[in-house]
Amino acid sequence: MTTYVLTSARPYGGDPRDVVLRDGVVAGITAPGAADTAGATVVAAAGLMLLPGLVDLHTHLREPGREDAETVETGTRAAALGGFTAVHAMANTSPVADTAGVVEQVWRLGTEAGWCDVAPVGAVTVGLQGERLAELGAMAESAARVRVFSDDGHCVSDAVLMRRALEYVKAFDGVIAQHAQEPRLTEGAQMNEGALSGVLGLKGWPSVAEEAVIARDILLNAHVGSRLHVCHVSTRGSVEILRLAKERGLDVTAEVTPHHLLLDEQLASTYDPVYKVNPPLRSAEDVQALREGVADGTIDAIATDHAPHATEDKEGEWAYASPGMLGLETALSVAQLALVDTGLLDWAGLADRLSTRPAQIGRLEGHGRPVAVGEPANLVLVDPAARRTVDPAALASKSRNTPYAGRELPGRVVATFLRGRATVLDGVLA
Ligand SMILES: NC(=O)N[C@@H](CC(=O)O)C(=O)O
Ligand SMILES: [Zn+2]
Ligand SMILES: [Zn+2]
Repeated sequence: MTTYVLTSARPYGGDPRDVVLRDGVVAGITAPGAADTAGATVVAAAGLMLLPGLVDLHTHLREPGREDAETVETGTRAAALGGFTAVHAMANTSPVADTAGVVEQVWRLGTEAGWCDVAPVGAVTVGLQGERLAELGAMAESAARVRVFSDDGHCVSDAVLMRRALEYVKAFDGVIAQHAQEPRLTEGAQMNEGALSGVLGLKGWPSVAEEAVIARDILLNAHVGSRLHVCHVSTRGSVEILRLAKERGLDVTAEVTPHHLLLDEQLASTYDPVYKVNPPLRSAEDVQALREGVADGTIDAIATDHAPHATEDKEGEWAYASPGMLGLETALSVAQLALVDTGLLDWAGLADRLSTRPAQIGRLEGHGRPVAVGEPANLVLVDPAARRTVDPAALASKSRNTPYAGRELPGRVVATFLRGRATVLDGVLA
């Protein structure tokens, strides 16, 4: 196996160091110029940030069932190019990942592809129908070792089922990741509810439909003493509820997507369905509150909600388009733009929200570990000074529904290492 020496890299944006990767681990960290490069492949890393490999809590890989939109192979290529060394694959596939058989299939496809680790998410309820619990225990005990369970795309809105799910996963230290959306308050909803939805004539998705479920779940979870995670929070009110819960020491974690940290509802006025997503893009005030929530740690993780859709599902009239946007290949750039370049977070903070904490929430061993000698060499090298214009046709994802087409974004993933093996080098798949 190749030994790599990353010369003059800046771990967490700190002082330059030479970092040696050998036999799958970080074998040495020395002053610049002090590492032995004999027989090693040298990666010139002056000016580059070295971070733990990114971990996504929320990726849609679409396999099985919608291989025309994405496969485990194409989605994990996109993940590696985005700097990820592990992704959680959501359960809303066809068939739904609600049995040990399906989660093992997805896990195996990930292992065979080899671009990053794939941790399948198990469905909470059979067929995402919200009626009876799926075989959570069997999925936890399977080869896929599922720890995150979610009906994502659907809300577990039945309080009794939600309570049972929270109780059930305690046995194996699992977590319920809730797609917080009160279904009765969002029937036919198309965009954020507010003055603009009235002007555009699109049915509104009110903030309270998210916030009411989060508040209920926090209370339910406190009652049963389990682990609750909230998917893609999108409103100022959600941040305030989470902040209050954390002040009270309650065991709840939350994620926000890169797009909710950068884009706002004004984009709906284009009627271009590339901006249609669930939860919807919110107000500029919500965007600011979400950024502050990440900065002060109220929001634990940035998760992509990478949601590839085939062209025929994403083009045409807004009301009929599927919600969702690509995220894996632009997440780090968007996070840099929204949080680092604005001075809200430093690179160490970004590594915490994009790697350390998501790995902890998902209980992924070997990921989100410190950049330190003896640790698994799951790493990403980023050039923060680079700029690039997003070209949908150049993405590794099988789908093209990026909201950043033609936009210039800061930062570029130069290299990604999975247990010491380069999956990306010089910005291309290795
Ligand atoms: N985010 C989306 O708009 N869509 C997701 C489902 C989801 O995350 O709720 C999808 O599966 O396409
Ligand atoms: Zn969702
Ligand atoms: Zn999702």
